[in-house]
Amino acid sequence: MSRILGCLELVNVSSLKLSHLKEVNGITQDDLVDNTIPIRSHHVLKIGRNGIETDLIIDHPAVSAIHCIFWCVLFDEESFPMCYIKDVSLNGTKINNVLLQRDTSYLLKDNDIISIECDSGIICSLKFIETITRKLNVDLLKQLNVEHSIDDWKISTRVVGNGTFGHVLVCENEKINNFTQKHFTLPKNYAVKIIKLKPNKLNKEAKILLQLNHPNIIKVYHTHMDLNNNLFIFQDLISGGDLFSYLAKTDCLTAIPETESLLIVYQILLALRYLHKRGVVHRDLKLDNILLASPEPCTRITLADFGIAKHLTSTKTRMHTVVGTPEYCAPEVGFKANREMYQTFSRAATLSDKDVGYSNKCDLWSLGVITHIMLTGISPFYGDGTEKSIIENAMRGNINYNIKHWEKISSTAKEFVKNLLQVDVRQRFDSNQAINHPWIETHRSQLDQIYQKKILQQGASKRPTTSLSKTPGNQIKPYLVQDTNDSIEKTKMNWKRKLPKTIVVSNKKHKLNTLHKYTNKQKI
Ligand SMILES: Nc1ncnc2c1ncn2[C@@H]1O[C@H](COP(=O)(O)OP(=O)(O)OP(=O)(O)O)[C@@H](O)[C@H]1O
Repeated sequence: MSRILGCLELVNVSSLKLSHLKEVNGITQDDLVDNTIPIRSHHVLKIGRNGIETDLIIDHPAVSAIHCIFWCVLFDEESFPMCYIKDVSLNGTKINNVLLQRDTSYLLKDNDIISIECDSGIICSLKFIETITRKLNVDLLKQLNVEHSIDDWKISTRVVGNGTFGHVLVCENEKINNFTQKHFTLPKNYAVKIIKLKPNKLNKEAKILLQLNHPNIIKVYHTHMDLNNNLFIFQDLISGGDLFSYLAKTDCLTAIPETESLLIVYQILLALRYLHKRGVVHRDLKLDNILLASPEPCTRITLADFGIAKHLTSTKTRMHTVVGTPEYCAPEVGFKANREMYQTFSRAATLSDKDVGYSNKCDLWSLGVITHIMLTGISPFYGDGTEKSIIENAMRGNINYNIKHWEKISSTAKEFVKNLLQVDVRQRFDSNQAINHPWIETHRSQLDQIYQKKILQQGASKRPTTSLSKTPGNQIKPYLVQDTNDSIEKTKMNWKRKLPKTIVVSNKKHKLNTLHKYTNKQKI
């Protein structure tokens, strides 16, 4: 059952414009009577002109088919509900009178005002309201004995997520915000992972992450160790939640379409190929450590949590430490371990036979498990859920591809999974072989196109220009993000609209005077 995690309150909407708001997809008339629109867990709320795809229709020509979207991520009950907005429109959306960068997620704060405007004024304006207010986690910062401010970073009390080793909190960096004023008109939020290290313990996670630079790997900006052995890893805030939450829309995991799975697998493989080439093995690949830019298909994914990653000094180096999460863990990682230790399998049992060990192919096994879950909704070796049964099932490696969950899946996808879930490591694909498998290879050009044009552009895309805006002497220019400090002022001045080409305004029997104004201006 979805929960209401945030609310949008309609403000400053004249009765005439209010009549343009229609109820669909779970938004009841009561919500509108109250002037509030709920943002629910596991649901992307869409606002726009398109009556089929949007939850809230604003029937106005200056509004894009889908204008902006909202969603909320809640990691667990101790975490803060993180509500985001993303503008995907031609004409833009403003937050507190500042234009949002297109295709970039913005973390909403209580009382933020979201507005969609046109030349003649506000079309619709909404106030964001936090419905779940957590007791500020000042206690957490006190418990950790952590400062609120480290170098240029300001750590907030909003907890994004909690792991076995660390807490992840929202933070800001004024210096980066000023420096990147060219590209961001609103302050950008970051995340900081705070890990309490044992005295004299090396900060391996930070050391590995600082060397990496890949679009599908979490970007780390700065690390810091304080006098209390707290390690701070300042990184990008990834706004779409993790893949586990994305698949767990109900009480159980649900499969996603094969094409969507393929795009996610492709991105993970690009990251793995990059890591393995540099001698880095992740060793804890699982749904929880794969983060999404937004909870939608065709989004950028990011590998996170390098807490037990290993940097190998040579390609022949093998690892001997039993680490990882049983459900995703390759059989060779633990089978030589002392049985007793293996029962309490988790992070730090050491293999007895130093000559055997395992290689970076353990990541490919984990990817096999992840792919299996995405395609079927089933975790392949789960059994009765006990560690014993998971380990025994993985050791046998038996997967029944004849069950109904595989019926609609292509044979190449099945082959791909089979090649990753090979108990015999020598038979298992490495990252290069996996990326060259026909499941990926036959779609490679489309995947690359989507990757280049859509995935990598997220957060960097400009509003598209139309032929109209290119006409010499035409006064209507596309909006461009301003590059000076007085961007807010200039933003106001450059607030220009373009009608989407598909709309034929003259055929619509709009009564609004403002619309006639558009029709005159926009002869498309
Ligand atoms: N940069 C980030 N942006 C957004 N959310 C994040 C980020 N880093 C971590 N999270 C969230 O916080 C959770 C915990 O973080 P992380 O996995 O790094 O901690 P951990 O202690 O290493 O966890 P684990 O128990 O899996 O080892 C993640 O599952 C994810 O949902």
